[in-house]
Amino acid sequence: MTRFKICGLSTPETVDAAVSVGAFALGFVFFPRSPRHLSPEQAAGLLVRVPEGRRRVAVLVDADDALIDAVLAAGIDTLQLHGAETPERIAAVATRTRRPVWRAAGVATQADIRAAVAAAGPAEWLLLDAKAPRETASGEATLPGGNGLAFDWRLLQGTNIGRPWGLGGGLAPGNVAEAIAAVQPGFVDVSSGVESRSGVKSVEKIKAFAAAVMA
Ligand SMILES: O=C(O)c1ccccc1N[C@@H]1O[C@H](COP(=O)(O)O)[C@@H](O)[C@H]1O
Repeated sequence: MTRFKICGLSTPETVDAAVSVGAFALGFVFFPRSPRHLSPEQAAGLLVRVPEGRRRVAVLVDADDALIDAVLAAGIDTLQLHGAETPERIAAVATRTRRPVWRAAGVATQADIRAAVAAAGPAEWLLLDAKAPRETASGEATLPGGNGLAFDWRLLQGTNIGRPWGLGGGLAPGNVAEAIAAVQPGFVDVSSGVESRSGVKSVEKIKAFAAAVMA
């Protein structure tokens, strides 16, 4: 079965739901502009609910060492770098923390995929997400991820990534089975697609997503 990560969790009920449906990884966002943003202190109260054997993933955007140390102290065990981190920065974070680091990269073209593979450094997983639009219709800057947007998965067909990779961006209970069948990622990652509104996770949608992955 394809592994799945539920990302942007912020309540005990939805953490428990992600655990009980079998998510291999649970994601917590530490990025103030996100509607899913948590402080390390808030996250600590949720992370104690995650049993051994599941990944506790921090989603970070160009985080400094102080924030990285704070999330690790809160109970995070895996660092998902979702900003403009260079391969050198990815390597430095991995070396300094001795924790698994995942590299998330935005994709709109095949050139983006090649660039993402080349720049992933020592990342344990490369997470391919949709490239974020530059700004919303009202002129606000968008988030680097968590926008509920998919890229054209056909860009991946016939492409040898050559390293462990996962698929994110715009996945939901209604399309995740199609995505898995189309490109066979090592894992799938969802945030907006299991929400009832922006930043609010739905237990029912988490269950539906897991059922669709397992089907
Ligand atoms: O979820 C966020 O708010 C977020 C903020 C900043 C960087 C990344 C973020 N989320 C990541 O984006 C993917 C895709 O999200 P979606 O399913 O399209 O909404 C998500 O899985 C997170 O890893």
